[in-house]
Amino acid sequence: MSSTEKSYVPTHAEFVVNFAPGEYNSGLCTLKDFKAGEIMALVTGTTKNKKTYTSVQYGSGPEENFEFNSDLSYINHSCEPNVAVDISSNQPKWHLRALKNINAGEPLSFFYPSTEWDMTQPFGCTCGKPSCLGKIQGALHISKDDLLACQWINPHIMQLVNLRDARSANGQTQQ
Ligand SMILES: C[S@@+](CC[C@H](N)C(=O)[O-])C[C@H]1O[C@@H](n2cnc3c(N)ncnc32)[C@H](O)[C@@H]1O
Repeated sequence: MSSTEKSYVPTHAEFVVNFAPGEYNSGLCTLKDFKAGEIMALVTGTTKNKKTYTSVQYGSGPEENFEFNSDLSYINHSCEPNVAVDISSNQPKWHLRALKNINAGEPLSFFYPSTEWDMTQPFGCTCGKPSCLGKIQGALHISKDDLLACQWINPHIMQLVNLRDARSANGQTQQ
């Protein structure tokens, strides 16, 4: 990511990046309260990109990825997230939605496999939640039951899950 703590200019008045020493230890926090179900921000200013550790997959094709180009890139993953990245509608309606009541000062998190099928940079999750899945590498590696237990999974991911499971039931290997 291009921003450093010294040169940091927030992109969203409601959010702030909490910079932490070390690689990938920073995250985004909210400066205001949100109620469950509330739209927290529209996702604007994105650009299409190849798959990277900051990109978000918006369709079933592996080349369908965008970059937030904003502080939203600092939202970490949690296995019990407080935010949905909802890209189920057309682009102008892409948004972040509160999955629960969120208080000012809380870190924001979304469930990365809700957008990502097969991640370019898997990692060992440190969310520490009871339902933590451990290694996070995309929905390809998660059972349909585990995904259905999540509060929000985007339709392109459920489409790929159904295809994977149908192929596997027919004895075909995953591409
Ligand atoms: C899009 S970046 C998020 C911001 C990142 N934490 C930073 O400081 O630049 C995604 C990367 O953050 C780290 N990350 C995000 N959520 C994590 C989690 N729950 N546990 C461990 N690492 C996480 C991983 O290294 C992941 O590849």
